Amino acid sequence: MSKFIIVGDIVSPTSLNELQCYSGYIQVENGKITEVGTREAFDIKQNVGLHIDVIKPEQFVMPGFVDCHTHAPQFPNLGLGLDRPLLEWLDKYTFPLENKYSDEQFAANVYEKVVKRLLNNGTTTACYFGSLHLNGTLELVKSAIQHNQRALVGKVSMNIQNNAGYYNNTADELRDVELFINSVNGYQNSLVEPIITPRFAVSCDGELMRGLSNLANKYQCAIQSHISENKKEIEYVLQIHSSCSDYTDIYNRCGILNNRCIMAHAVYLSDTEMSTFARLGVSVAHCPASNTRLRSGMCPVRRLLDYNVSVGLGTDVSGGDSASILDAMRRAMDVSEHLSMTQGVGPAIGWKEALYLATAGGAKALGLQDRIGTFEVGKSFDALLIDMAVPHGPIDNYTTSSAGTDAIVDKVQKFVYCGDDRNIVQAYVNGKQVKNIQQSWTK
Ligand SMILES: O=c1[nH]c(=O)c2nc[nH]c2[nH]1
Ligand SMILES: [Zn+2]
Repeated sequence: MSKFIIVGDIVSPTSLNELQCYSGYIQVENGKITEVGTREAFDIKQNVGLHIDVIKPEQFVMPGFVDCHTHAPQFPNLGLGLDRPLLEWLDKYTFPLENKYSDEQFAANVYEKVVKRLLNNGTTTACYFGSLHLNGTLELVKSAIQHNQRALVGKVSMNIQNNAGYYNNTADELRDVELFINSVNGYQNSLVEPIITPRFAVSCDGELMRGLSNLANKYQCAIQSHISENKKEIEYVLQIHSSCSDYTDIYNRCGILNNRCIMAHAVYLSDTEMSTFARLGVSVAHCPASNTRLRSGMCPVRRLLDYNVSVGLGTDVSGGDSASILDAMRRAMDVSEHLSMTQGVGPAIGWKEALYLATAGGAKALGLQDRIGTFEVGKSFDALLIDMAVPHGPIDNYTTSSAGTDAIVDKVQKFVYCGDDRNIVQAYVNGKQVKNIQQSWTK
């Protein structure tokens, strides 16, 4: 495999409070970062046998985006059907669409577009909900493998009846999930792994969730679900699980909550629930676009962070109306700002914090912090090359400095607030190029 060095402006959010920006180099061998250093160190080092890429002053390299929560089968509804609250929206638009993925060809066609769309948006790692269907969801696995995207893929589990007839009986469901895990592991692809995916406590009973927890333990899989997104949902699950003290208690009693569990939304968690999340190491996928579009509420991310809960960002298509983590960063900042202005939940998260949540924070939330998220020796090179001066791009250059470009930190800030997929000229996963702007990505 290739060995190369990228030289130029490097950006790496290492914690909520620290954004590294420097002129330097990253050396990559067989997909892994083998050296990182300053520009001065590069100028005096021996580089025999290495391909050297010196990037332009208007460019910088940053870690790839991590989408901690999205629904691949819902992409055909992206931008549609946002006129109902959660439970009605699921019944009217979402379950009928997801039910179509019994057709494997339909699934393959959609998932090909989904994976390409996300890579084009700079999402080098995605944590996907598939559908109820074993073979349909394996098409998503195949698409991620084919296009070299890092992914956690979940076959959705549901055993409670709904109007669309979109559910499974418990025994068949547990058998299918185990088959799914074995099939994904059978591909022996280091980038894609299965994730256990009970949809939420409205769609799964305790017996199914306990069975899924056993499978997660048996195969050492991560788990994902939804929690406390919408007030009616919370009311309903507490009614059917009347012996449980709160929503978190329902999942906890079924053995779902642990340090490889990521829960989407968490809009209405109590202080007790937040401290339980922190104590058990449960992460949250914050999905501001869908929380707004489905009128679910505003997630107090600052409070979760103050409780030391790991948080990443999710696009949550198609409750969310955008497949872009850049967009999710801005929506997260907006929601946080509104909470700060109206309810004193602050300070609002700033752009550097949003960038951390979109990269290293997301990696940590998915339990991938040893592999991706920052540029450190030993990690995989999952990265984006950002160009602030693309033709017909969204950002104009007004800089009058002798260098002709903004300071590194100003380039990054402008990209966070004003950039789009046109500025993401290249993307890499494990050292392999998965986007090159010269190619046409949308057929
Ligand atoms: O935003 C959401 N999208 C979904 O598909 C879903 N299922 C349960 N809860 C959900 N919330
Ligand atoms: Zn969701």
